Amino acid sequence: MRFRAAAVPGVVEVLADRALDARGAFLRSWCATRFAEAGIDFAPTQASLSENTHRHTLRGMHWQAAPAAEQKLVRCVRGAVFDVALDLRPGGGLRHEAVVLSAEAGNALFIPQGCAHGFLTLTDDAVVEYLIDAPYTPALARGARWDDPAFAIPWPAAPAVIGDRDRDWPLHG
Ligand SMILES: Cc1cn([C@H]2C[C@H](O)[C@@H](COP(=O)(O)OP(=O)(O)O[C@H]3O[C@@H](C)C(=O)[C@@H](O)[C@H]3O)O2)c(=O)[nH]c1=O
Repeated sequence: MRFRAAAVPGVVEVLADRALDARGAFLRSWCATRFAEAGIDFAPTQASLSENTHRHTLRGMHWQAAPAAEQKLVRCVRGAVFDVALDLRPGGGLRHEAVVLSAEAGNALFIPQGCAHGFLTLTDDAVVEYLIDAPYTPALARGARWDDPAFAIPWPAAPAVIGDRDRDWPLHG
């Protein structure tokens, strides 16, 4: 397990070290000790799976407001996704970090509080796993438009599948 600090403060790509043998591979997907050593204060309390049937399905951009603001570790366990953390913190400049997460690479993205998160699937049947440190609180769910020009996120394709809520979030500001 290795860590790559992104340009957006607090956003970290977690890189896998796979142990390969004749049976397949083994990799550590989460480690309290290694995260603490890397200076990441994260104690997940929930794990969730997001199953996506079609390539170019878009979910995002989402966050939860205080007091249910969350941190999450996002991993693609089947297929691949274009994953985005967007800095909505004061002074954050609406900068983003975009990373292709794939089951093949075994990488993951850590999203701190104050950042919105979203992804576009790059394959059919992509499955995304989250580790999250705050309870799901629908009343505090917030969102922003994936294609807001103020964010200038370089999505690799337009969404073929998107929920009504995500299509209709207001533009920022
Ligand atoms: C997020 C979530 C949803 N649900 C339920 C509510 C609803 O019936 C169904 C689908 O919920 P949503 O439409 O909110 O799912 P989705 O749009 O996939 O929401 C997720 O999007 C990505 C981008 C994130 O970053 C996640 O934190 C989360 O916000 O699942 C839970 O029970 N627990 C949860 O933690």
